[in-house]
Amino acid sequence: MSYAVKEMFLTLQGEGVQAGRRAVFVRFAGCNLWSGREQDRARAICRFCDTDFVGVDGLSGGRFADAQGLADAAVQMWSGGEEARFVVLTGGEPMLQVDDALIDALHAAGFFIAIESNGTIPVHPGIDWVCISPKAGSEIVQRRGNELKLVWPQPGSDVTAMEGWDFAHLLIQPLDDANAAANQEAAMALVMERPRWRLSLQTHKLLGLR
Ligand SMILES: C[S@@+](CC[C@H](N)C(=O)[O-])C[C@H]1O[C@@H](n2cnc3c(N)ncnc32)[C@H](O)[C@@H]1O
Ligand SMILES: Nc1nc2[nH]cc(C(=O)O)c2c(=O)[nH]1
Ligand code: SF4
Ligand SMILES: [Mg+2]
Repeated sequence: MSYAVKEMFLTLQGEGVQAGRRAVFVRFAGCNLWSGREQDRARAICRFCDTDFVGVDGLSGGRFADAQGLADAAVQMWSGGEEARFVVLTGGEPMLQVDDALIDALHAAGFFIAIESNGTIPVHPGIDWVCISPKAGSEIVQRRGNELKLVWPQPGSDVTAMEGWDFAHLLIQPLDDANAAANQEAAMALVMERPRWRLSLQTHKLLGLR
């Protein structure tokens, strides 16, 4: 299979339990919950997306003809030794494109593979770290993984039901929009009420990283 990649970059993982780790991000083009066009945002299932995932025109983006080519590009982007190689597959919705060949090629290159997914498509079983971020109004089929990262506030989310899903870590991430300060307060209040949850900040934004 070929892969449409919006952009690829080396940074620190900004969010979740793996925050602070040196990471290659592979941002796949396209999502099943929003077209990515501003004129469609108001009627999309997911309306708060902070990311441009349309096309393959970002820095180090492109169409990769095969898994080996994409894994080679990730190794080049890592630009370090063979130790602790860490890749984050995101998007857009990465599970629209991730397949056996890509997981095998990235593992052969020595990567620990993390994914950021909206949970509407079962994630590939070979992935080493699964982060699911549910969106109200979508059906979540992937109810197990390493971390559940709920953007907050999200009217229509059943937090109690999510506590029954099979995740090692439950995270609340303040919605980054025009009401960011109030959203942070709401997220902190939820953690104070439900101590199984903890706060995830988008630290890359605080630090001025990508
Ligand atoms: C851009 S999404 C791509 C991966 C996948 N489609 C998903 O939604 O999980 C990456 C992460 O950013 C989060 N996110 C997107 N927009 C956000 C916003 N405005 N504020 C806070 N987090 C946001 C998503 O919930 C997800 O955890
Ligand atoms: N530094 C950094 N960390 C991130 N963690 C999840 C991100 C994403 O957009 O999936 C992201 C991102 O875009 N940048
Ligand atoms: S599901 Fe993820 S990539 Fe798709 S629109 Fe929502 S936040 Fe953005
Ligand atoms: Mg992001």
